[in-house]
Amino acid sequence: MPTQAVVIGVDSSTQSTKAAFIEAATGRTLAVGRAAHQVSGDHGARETDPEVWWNALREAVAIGLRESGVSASAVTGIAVAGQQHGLVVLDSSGRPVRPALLWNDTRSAPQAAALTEALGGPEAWTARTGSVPVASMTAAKWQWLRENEPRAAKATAAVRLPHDFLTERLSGSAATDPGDASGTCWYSTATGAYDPRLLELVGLEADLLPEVAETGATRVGSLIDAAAEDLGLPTGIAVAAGTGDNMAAAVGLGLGGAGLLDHPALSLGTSGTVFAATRTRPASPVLAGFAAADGTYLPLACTLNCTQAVDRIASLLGLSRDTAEAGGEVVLLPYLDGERTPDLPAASGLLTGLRHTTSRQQILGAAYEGAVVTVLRALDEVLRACGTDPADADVASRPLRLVGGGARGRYWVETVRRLSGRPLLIPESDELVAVGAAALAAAAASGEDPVALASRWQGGRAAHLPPVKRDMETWERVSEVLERATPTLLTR
Ligand SMILES: Nc1ncnc2c1ncn2[C@@H]1O[C@H](COP(=O)(O)OP(=O)(O)O)[C@@H](O)[C@H]1O
Ligand SMILES: O=C(CO)[C@@H](O)[C@H](O)COP(=O)(O)O
Repeated sequence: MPTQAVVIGVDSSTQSTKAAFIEAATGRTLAVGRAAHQVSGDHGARETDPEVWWNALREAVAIGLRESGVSASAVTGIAVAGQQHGLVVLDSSGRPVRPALLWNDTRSAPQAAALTEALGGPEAWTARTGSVPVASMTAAKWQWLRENEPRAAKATAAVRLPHDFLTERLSGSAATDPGDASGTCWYSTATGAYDPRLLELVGLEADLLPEVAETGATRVGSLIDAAAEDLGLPTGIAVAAGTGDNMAAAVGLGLGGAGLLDHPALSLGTSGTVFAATRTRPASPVLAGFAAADGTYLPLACTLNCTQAVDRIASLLGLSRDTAEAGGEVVLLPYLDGERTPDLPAASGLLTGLRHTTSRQQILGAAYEGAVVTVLRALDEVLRACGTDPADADVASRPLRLVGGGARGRYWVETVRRLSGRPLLIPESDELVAVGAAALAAAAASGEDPVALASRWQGGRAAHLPPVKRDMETWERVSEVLERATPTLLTR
């Protein structure tokens, strides 16, 4: 049984909570507890009761404790990395006023457009916050709540992001970090503080918001009695500020601001994200110019439809996910949730190119292709906005790091490989977000730098897949359908 200090890294993502128990000295994963979430809503709505996340965290920690065989007294710290952007509204006793509006809830698209306009257009927003309001951003969700549920907005005594909500339950401290705060569109990556002009624009009092800690590894408090009792952990262990899930994945990979642009990461989860940590502050309307958890930056682009959308299509077709075949003439844009990149919140899925000879397996393959081309086009935009030409032979031959649940899927890996033509790095760890959160917890407990720590843990250790010839024919077919269909996809 391990007697070494152990830290817990929590990934509270859209579909589930994972709690990774990591030996602080070596980075060895002792166990990962998992518990699923319910997401409800249709026609653009996506909501989860924050209490579901707390209960899932309790369950995941209990499983992790049991499966690792670790004595609770060995645990020295905990940190949460959460799905970004969600709007959590609490009453004066810290209870949710209503379920959280999640990052993939697109009902706030009209509010996002109105906010963009109100400040003078996209550039005015990127200059201040690094990002332009789209439906995902917290500011657009708060505006939606004010306009559609004014009583709930009025009853709100505290506004939190998903990971802040959990951190506060753990530590009693109202705290967030620059990474997750940068996804609100009311935090300025230029000043490193909430932007009073933007708070005024959305009618939000600054004292409803959590304090922004210096980094995600800042110790914001200690585990309070009530949480310790709920989780079966010792009172007083370190609680780090934590961060957004994508920021934590960057930490887990052991990649600080230098060099990640050479090795961009692609996360295949409910969302498809591409990100590349930099030391220069990104400010381009085509990407989300987030802060990273460690004081650097994380230019990122995010699609709404990745693994969950493709799984849904597989189940509609009555197929298991690995039975797909190349789509051939079929093109399927799996925009079941609307889309964020490109910004088509009202879009729905689009299928074209069917023949008498088309098989279900090809339709499923086309869904993978549609999701992958969409996220790789987003990667090209991020690279261009960071001053790198994606068509440059040297850039195009650099490896992509695949993370998220889809990186475990044979057909996802094959499709990304075929449509990118790049070498791939598949990290050995299945749970890099949770590992990144664990590094933040260990850093909060010991004072070490979290990225250096995760590098020492070798979080980025990965299998290397050499490139295959890029399938430009499919790339161009999907891209052409997307471009031609855009006017139709702009409306419901
Ligand atoms: N072995 C696998 N093959 C293909 N896909 C997988 C596999 N395991 C998990 N997934 C996919 O991973 C997704 C969950 O990934 P995850 O990164 O945890 O998502 P999220 O962070 O959005 O909750 C599921 O939608 C599922 O489709
Ligand atoms: O909105 C974004 C990034 O801006 C998403 O990436 C969310 O952070 C949710 O992530 P997953 O649950 O798909 O990991």
